[in-house]
Amino acid sequence: MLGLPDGVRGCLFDMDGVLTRTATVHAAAWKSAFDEFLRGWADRTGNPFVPFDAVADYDRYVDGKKRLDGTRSFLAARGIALPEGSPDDPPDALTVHGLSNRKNALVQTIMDREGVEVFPGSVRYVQAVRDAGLRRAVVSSSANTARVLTAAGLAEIFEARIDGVVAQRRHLAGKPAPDMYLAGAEALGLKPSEAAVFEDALAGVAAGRAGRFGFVVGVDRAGQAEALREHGADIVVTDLAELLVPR
Ligand SMILES: O=P(O)(O)OC[C@H]1O[C@@H](O)[C@H](O)[C@@H](O)[C@@H]1O
Repeated sequence: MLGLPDGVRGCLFDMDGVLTRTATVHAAAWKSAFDEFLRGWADRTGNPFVPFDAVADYDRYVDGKKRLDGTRSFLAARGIALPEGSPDDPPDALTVHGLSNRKNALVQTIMDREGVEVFPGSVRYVQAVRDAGLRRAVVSSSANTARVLTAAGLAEIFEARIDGVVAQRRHLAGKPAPDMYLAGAEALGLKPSEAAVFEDALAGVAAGRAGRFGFVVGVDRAGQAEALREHGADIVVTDLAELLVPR
């Protein structure tokens, strides 16, 4: 009834774009932060201003990755090298940390203003997973995970949380490395082969494949089903509730 192979005893859910409609909030904040930076950079270097594409650049370079990794990966794609700076850099500092802090301030402003929406099909699915007696963890790169889960009313249903804050504390490599998902399985007392991964990001399904998990469900919120399969999804759905329908 859960659409999972026999032998799967627990589920590891990404959050942004899988449980909550917050991937678009992140994409908008990244666009705003990067575009302001790129405009200034174009003025400074005399090169044309090429804006951040909130779909193509987001999916390819920042979706699913830890905040600093997203900043580094997009800047590298544009051939821009900024100093790392330090975590308390102000949002206007021309450093990797400064730009990342700018993006985080924007995300938090949007979430405070608009609240957090869930995907109802995902909530139903997680409840069905709980009712079937399977273990449940959230594995998200976001350092805002606790706040988002609480705002969404989902904090209680998960038994473990591996997020951007935990990853930093425990020095876990970010997605597409499998380390955060492996930590999620371990927190639930499961072997990777006993856990299913649910992901909307290319970096996330790649982490599921790299960790040899029992099943990788790609959640296609952006018309990228083929790319999700290529990067590691065993199956692609557009809504988790599709898995509840007997096949
Ligand atoms: O900036 P945060 O809240 O720590 O989130 C980091 C990343 O978390 C991931 O879950 C999102 O897919 C990314 O878009 C986001 O940038």
